[in-house]
Amino acid sequence: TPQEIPISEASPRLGVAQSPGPPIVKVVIRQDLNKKILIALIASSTLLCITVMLLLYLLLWRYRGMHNNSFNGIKGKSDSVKSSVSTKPVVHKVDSVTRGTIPVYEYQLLESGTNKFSDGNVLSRGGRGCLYSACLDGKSSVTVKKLDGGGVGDTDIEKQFENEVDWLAKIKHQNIISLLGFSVYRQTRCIVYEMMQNGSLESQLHGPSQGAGLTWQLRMKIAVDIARGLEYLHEHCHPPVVHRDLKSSNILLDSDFNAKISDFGYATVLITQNKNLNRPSEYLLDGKVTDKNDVYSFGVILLELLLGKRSVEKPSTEPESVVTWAVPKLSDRANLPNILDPAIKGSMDLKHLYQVAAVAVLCVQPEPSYRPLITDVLHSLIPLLPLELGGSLRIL
Ligand SMILES: Nc1ncnc2c1ncn2[C@@H]1O[C@H](COP(=O)(O)OP(=O)(O)OP(=O)(O)O)[C@@H](O)[C@H]1O
Repeated sequence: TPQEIPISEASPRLGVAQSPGPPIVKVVIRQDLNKKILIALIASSTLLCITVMLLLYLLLWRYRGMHNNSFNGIKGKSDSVKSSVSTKPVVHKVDSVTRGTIPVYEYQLLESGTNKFSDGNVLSRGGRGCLYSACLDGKSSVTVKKLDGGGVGDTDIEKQFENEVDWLAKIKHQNIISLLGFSVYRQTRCIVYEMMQNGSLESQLHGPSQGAGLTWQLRMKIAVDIARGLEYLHEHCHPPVVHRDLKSSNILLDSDFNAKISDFGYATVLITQNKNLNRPSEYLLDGKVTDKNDVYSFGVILLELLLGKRSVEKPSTEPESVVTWAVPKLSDRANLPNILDPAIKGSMDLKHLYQVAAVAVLCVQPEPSYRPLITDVLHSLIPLLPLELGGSLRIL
C-alpha cells in the first residue's frame, strides 16, 4: 500500500525540491511495484539458471551416450553392467550410423546361465579363453565365449573382441554367425552367440567321426553356404569386408548343417585403390589384404571337403599344406577318385566331382588376380546342389 513519509526524509531519496508550501507532502512510492519487479527478476534469473543447467545436463548426457555407444566405450561400461541387477538383457545401441543394435548382458546372468562357468558347460578351450554352453532364459541354449584378460597379449584379445563385436553387430546374414550380445566385467569379456549344435566343420571332418556324418550333398551344401556368406561380405557390404581368417574351424554348423562363418576378430574393410585414392586403408598400406585371400582360403576348405585332409597336416617331419599335397595330383583328374575322402567315395556324379575340384584348384592359384571372384565360385557350385538344399540341381 502507498505510504506517507515526511518530506525531510523523502527528499534526499526522491530528489524532490523543498518548497515553502504546506509542511507535509504526500509522496507515494511504488514500493510494491519495485518489489514485484525484484521478485520477477529473481524468478526469471533462477529459471534461466535452471534452464542452462538442464541444457548442460542434457548435453553431457548425450555426449556420454555417444561415447558409450562407440566401442571404446565398452570398456567404460563394465561397472554399469556389473552393478545393474535386472535379468533381462539391456538393449544397447552400438552404432547409430549403422543398423546394428545388440544387447549388453549382465555378467551375473552369463555366470548363472553357465553354472558359474563350470567345466561341465565347456564346449571348447582355446588360447584366448573358453567357450561355454549356456541357458539364459530357461529354455534355449546359447554359446558364451569368455575371453580372459589381465595377462600378456591382452591388447590383442581386446582388439579382436572389439573387432568381432563391431562387425557382427552390423552383419546379419543366414550364413554368418549371429551375435546375441556381449558383456564386459572387469578384465573379462564375453560374447554370446547362437548355438551351433554340430560344432565346427573342422571337428566334423577331422574329429572322431572323420567326416562320416557329412555326405557328398551335405558337403556341397556347406560349400555353397560358405560361398554365400563370403559373397555377402565381398559384394553386398559397403565397403566390402574381408574375413582374413577363413578356415574350417571357423565354419560352424547348426542342427540342420547350415554352415555359418564365424570369428571376425581379424576382419577388415576392403577399399580398392581406384575408388578411394585419398583415403588409404590398412589394405593399401600393407598391400596384402584382398578379397582374393578369402577366395584362397575357400579353396583350401573345398579341398578339405573333397579329400578329408587337414589344411595343414602336421606329421613328425615338416608340416605340409593340403594345397601343395593335392594340386600336383589334381593335374590328372583320373587321379581324383583315388585321393578322395574315403567317407564319400563313389557317392557322387564324377562330372560334379571334377567340377568342384577344378573350382578348388582355381581358388588356390598362387597369383591372387588369377583366382575367381567368390560370386563366380558360388554360381559354379549352385547347379551341383539339389534344389531342396538351396541349389538348382533337379534330381529326377
Ligand atoms: N556358436 C558356437 N556353437 C557351438 N560351437 C562353437 C560355437 N563357436 C565355436 N564353437 C566351437 O568352439 C571351437 C573354438 O571356437 P573359438 O571361436 O573359440 O576358436 P578360437 O579359440 O577363437 O580359435 P581360433 O581363433 O584358432 O579359431 C570351434 O572350432 C567350434 O568347434
